[in-house]
Amino acid sequence: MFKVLTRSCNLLLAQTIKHSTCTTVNLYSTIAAGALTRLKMSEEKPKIVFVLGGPGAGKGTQCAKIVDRFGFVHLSAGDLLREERAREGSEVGALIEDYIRNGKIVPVEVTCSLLEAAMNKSDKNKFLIDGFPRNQDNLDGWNRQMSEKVDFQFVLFFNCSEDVCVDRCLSRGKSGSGRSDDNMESLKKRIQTYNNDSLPIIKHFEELGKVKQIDASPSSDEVFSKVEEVFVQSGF
Ligand SMILES: Nc1ncnc2c1ncn2[C@@H]1O[C@H](COP(=O)(O)OP(=O)(O)OP(=O)(O)O)[C@@H](O)[C@H]1O
Ligand SMILES: O=c1ccn([C@@H]2O[C@H](COP(=O)(O)O)[C@@H](O)[C@H]2O)c(=O)[nH]1
Repeated sequence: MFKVLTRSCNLLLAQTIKHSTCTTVNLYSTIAAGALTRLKMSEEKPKIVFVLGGPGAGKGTQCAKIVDRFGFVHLSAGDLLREERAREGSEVGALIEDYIRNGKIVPVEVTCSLLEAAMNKSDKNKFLIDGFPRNQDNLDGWNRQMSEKVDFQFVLFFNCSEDVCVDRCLSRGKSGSGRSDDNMESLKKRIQTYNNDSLPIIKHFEELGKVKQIDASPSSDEVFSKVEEVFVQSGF
């Protein structure tokens, strides 16, 4: 089943890049149908928390703790893109690498289809979507394809100074992350993209009263104690 889904997903990704919006929507509907069937079968729509913050703010670190404590499934959009980039035969691998190295944001059709396929693969009903949506294209694409199928909870926003973010990413690079974007040149671009494209999305959710902001500068255990409060107060 998963192989079939992966193959379909690959086809979708390739065609998404090549074809018109209309074709994209049709193809996307085909892949989404599997997920929709699954969602219909379950009693409740899956609960979604978006996890946002600057590069290296500690989103992945905190998500791992939330998974342990609250039983969420962690879906990192960046990890899903890196997996797709590494997958043999991927028709969008080179495109993804170019976007990642240059700190640009991959077109939403690619990211959203990977997220939906990952949700569909899981039998759990609570998802942390880490590092997405990070621009208006992401948000619009998500709203078109997914917003009706999920029960959006809130944005968990890890606020962190640029200097701390840069230090953390450079240390991660030095400790052998193997990431092609944990270097100063890519980081400058990632931070620029974050300031120009991602902060307005966080502001949008803030205006809707949907942001839970956490200071991400202290130690990861201190940060998690605040995160824990947020989730408990939100009924998890
Ligand atoms: N509170 C913290 N204090 C010190 N170091 C931290 C803290 N949280 C995370 N780190 C470290 O900083 C680095 C980046 O953390 P992490 O990968 O969780 O960030 P991220 O926000 O997911 O990054 P990216 O957006 O680049 O994927 C890691 O090496 C991690 O161990
Ligand atoms: O929704 C997304 C998420 C990520 N990207 C690209 O991946 C890198 C790395 O993301 P991390 O969250 O830091 O792992 C990011 O700079 C983007 O280039 C994306 O395009 N869309």
